[in-house]
Amino acid sequence: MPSSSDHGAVNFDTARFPPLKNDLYLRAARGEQTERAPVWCMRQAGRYLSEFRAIRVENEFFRVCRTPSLATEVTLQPLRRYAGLLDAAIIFSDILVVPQAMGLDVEMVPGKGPHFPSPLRSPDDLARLVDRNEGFSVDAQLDYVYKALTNTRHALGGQVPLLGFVGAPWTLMAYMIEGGGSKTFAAAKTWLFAHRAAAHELLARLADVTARFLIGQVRAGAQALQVFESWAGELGPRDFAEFSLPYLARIAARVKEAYPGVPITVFAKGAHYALELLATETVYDVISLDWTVDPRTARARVEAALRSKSVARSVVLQGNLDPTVLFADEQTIRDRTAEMCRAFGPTAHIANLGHGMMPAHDPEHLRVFLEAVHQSSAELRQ
Ligand SMILES: Cc1c2[nH]c(c1CCC(=O)O)Cc1[nH]c(c(CCC(=O)O)c1C)Cc1[nH]c(c(CCC(=O)O)c1C)Cc1[nH]c(c(C)c1CCC(=O)O)C2
Repeated sequence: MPSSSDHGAVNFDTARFPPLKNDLYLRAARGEQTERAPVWCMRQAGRYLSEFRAIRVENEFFRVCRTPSLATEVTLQPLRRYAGLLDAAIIFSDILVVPQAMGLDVEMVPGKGPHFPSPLRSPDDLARLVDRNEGFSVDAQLDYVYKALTNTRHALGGQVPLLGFVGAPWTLMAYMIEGGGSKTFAAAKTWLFAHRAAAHELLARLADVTARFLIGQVRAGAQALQVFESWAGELGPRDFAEFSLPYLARIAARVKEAYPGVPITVFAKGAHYALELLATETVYDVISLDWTVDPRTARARVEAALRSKSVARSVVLQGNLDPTVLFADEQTIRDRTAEMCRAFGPTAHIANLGHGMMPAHDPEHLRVFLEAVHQSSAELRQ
């Protein structure tokens, strides 16, 4: 595995990366007509793959993220296993590298997920965050992600585009206050209603750091970007409009200002109510849908919203097979994938699951899904 950028200076000169051979994802994300739908999967690198578990036995989770040669290896594992079937690679990292960079400790507890030993308890704790300190630099803190991206972009050899990502402000804030996953998000939501000004301050600081981080990721080699608002569904429409949307919009606007040609996707999980706002009030090229949204309805709502607000831009939809369909038999997976492709229609679709791969998934069932997308989406276009 090439690991030339593990040590020493990183070469940020994009012209020196290998030429891209498969640009299906990039063309589709820009709204161009493609011969079939591109396909990739959230969490395509992960514990459902034995080759990933083998690396993890020897290496703690964040060590993998922080070691460019390991991050590259793990990013490439699904590309190797599903040779010719995936149309994008997503850099191996985590959304929680941003709270770490802002000064909070985060551990990945096996079988439990992320754990913050000292989460934010009250607005006074904002003083513990280092992002407003003199000399703080997002780029310096997260340079290891940039090195991983640069190294991976070289190692990919132009097979498929490389995606960078961040967690969105509300989702990161929820982790930083809850200290991990949560059933009710009572602590984080208490800030929204009882400490509203502090909540907005934190969200704004997170938007600033994540926007800078995305821009740095492009400089380091990312060819497209995705913003994960995984806990959008915990907010109703009223609070999404106040606490999520403005920050999502700000991030996309800042990235577009720096890199107008780099496609950017938003995945606001559970925010079916927000489709119109995401289409008309932000500049995300792609809106990723979870499986609770019917693709035909989503398409009609997005198109109607763009028309009624006279917004002249195209919005591509991504998604959205229920990941648990991969627990079904192969014929069911094929049937449900064909149905999904028909529901999205023959244009402006990037195929994906409605959320990430799960540790219990059979890797061969993912192959069935990928092959079915290739076949069904090509048939639709004939
Ligand atoms: C909410 C969130 C997190 N991380 C992420 C999100 C947003 C997407 C989503 O909604 O799922 C994003 C993420 N996390 C990971 C990636 C890598 C790229 C990829 O998608 O393949 C990406 C894009 C690796 C990971 N991040 C994590 C793993 C598994 C941990 C391990 O290897 O032990 C992987 C492969 C750990 C993680 N990281 C996080 C959780 C909740 C967990 C534990 C859940 C679990 O155990 O599956 C936070």
